[in-house]
This record gives sequence, structure tokens and C-alpha cells, in this order.
Amino acid sequence: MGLTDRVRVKNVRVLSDRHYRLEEVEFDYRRGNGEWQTMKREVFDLGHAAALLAYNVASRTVVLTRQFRLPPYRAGHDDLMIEAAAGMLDDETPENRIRAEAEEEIGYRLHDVRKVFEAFMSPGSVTEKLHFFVAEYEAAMRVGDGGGLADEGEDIEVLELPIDHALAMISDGRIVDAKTIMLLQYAALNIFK
Ligand SMILES: Nc1nc2c(ncn2[C@@H]2O[C@H](COP(=O)(O)OP(=O)(O)O[C@H]3O[C@H](CO)[C@@H](O)[C@H](O)[C@@H]3O)[C@@H](O)[C@H]2O)c(=O)[nH]1
Ligand SMILES: [Mg+2]
Repeated sequence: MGLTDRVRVKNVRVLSDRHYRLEEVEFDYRRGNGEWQTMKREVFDLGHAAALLAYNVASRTVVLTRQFRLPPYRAGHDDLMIEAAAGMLDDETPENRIRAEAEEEIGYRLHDVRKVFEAFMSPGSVTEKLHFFVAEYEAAMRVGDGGGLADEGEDIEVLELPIDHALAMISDGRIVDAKTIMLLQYAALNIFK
């Protein structure tokens, strides 16, 4: 399968190129009925990212983070965000990046880290693909307090909580981050049976 005979990019205009990159792309697209249509779409290029759920089967617990996120706040979410550990790849491999993020954000040096799936998080406008991982944690793997990198503005609380409590927080709206909901539901289906 390929789309080279259905999509012809005609022009790319960079609207913003600071921390992230916003492009306006003009292209021809061959519709289902065979007719060509010219369109313009804005594409927000964030790079790619990785996320991880740390879990412990015996204690039926998971480790999450809580931090301020400006975009949800601007959209009316008047609370900190509860999220799985995650970070942008920044030219690292997904596995190396997520191991480093787990140490920086939640303070665990994990052993076996398992990739479970990949997903585009907002395919209508954002290029970002997220690589999802899970890993078992134990007290002996704790190497620090986590919290993120203060000089990059990160101020992250570490939350260790029962999986059942985390799942209830999806139902009552306290957890509203997509990657975190996906990982908790993966864990409910495949890890905490
Ligand atoms: N200077 C500057 N820094 C920024 C800007 N936007 C983000 N940053 C900084 O860039 C760093 C990104 O931290 P990471 O841990 O690498 O990424 P993340 O923001 O946690 O990304 C994860 O969560 C996002 C929100 O759910 C996801 O979008 C993303 O896919 C990933 O999972 C943080 O220090 C953040 O403050 C900006 O516009 N300017
Ligand atoms: Mg992060």
C-alpha cells in the first residue's frame, strides 16, 4: 500500500519555526471517486515521543506523574494533569528516551521495558507518533525522587497509586490525558487480570 499515486504535495510554507514547527501544506488529493482536489492543511510538527506505564503486579500499583500543562489549562482544564511518564524523543531511540524519562520524571531505573504499541495522537493536525511502553518497577529500582528537570521548567509530582484507583480516576474525569488512559486500559486488559 502506498499513496504516491493519490497525493501530490505542491507547496510547503513554514508559518512558525520556533520550539515546534507549523507548516501550511498545499497538495492535490485524488478522492475516492477519482477526481483530483486541491487543498491546504496546517500541519504541526512536534517530533515524536514515548510514554511508559510503570506497574507492580504484586502490589497492584502504578506510578504516574502530576504536572501543570498550559494547553489544557487554556482549554478550561483548571487542574494539574495526571499522566504516565513521557517525553519527546529528541533524536534518541524510543526505548533509550523512555528509560531516561522514567529516571528523570518518576525516579526509577527500570530493567525490562516492553513496547506495546504506537499511535498517532492527533492525526488531523499533528505529526507526532507516540511509542508506548510498560515496565515492572520495584522499590529497589528507585534511584531518585524524579520530578523532571527544573531548569527546563518541569515541576513533576510522582504518584504511586492502586490500578483500581487510577481506573476510577478515568471514569470520574480526574485523568483526562489520552496516552495515560490508553496505558491504564492496556494494563487493565493485559497485566492486572
Ligand atoms: N522553551 C520551550 N520549552 C518548551 C516548549 N514546549 C515545551 N517545552 C519544554 O520541552 C520539554 C518537554 O518535556 P518532555 O518530557 O520531553 O515532553 P512532554 O512535554 O512530557 O511530552 C509528552 O507529553 C505531551 C503532553 O501529553 C505529549 O504531547 C507528548 O507526546 C509526550 O507524551 C519540557 O521541559 C517543556 O517545558 C516551548 O514552547 N518552549
Ligand atoms: Mg515529560
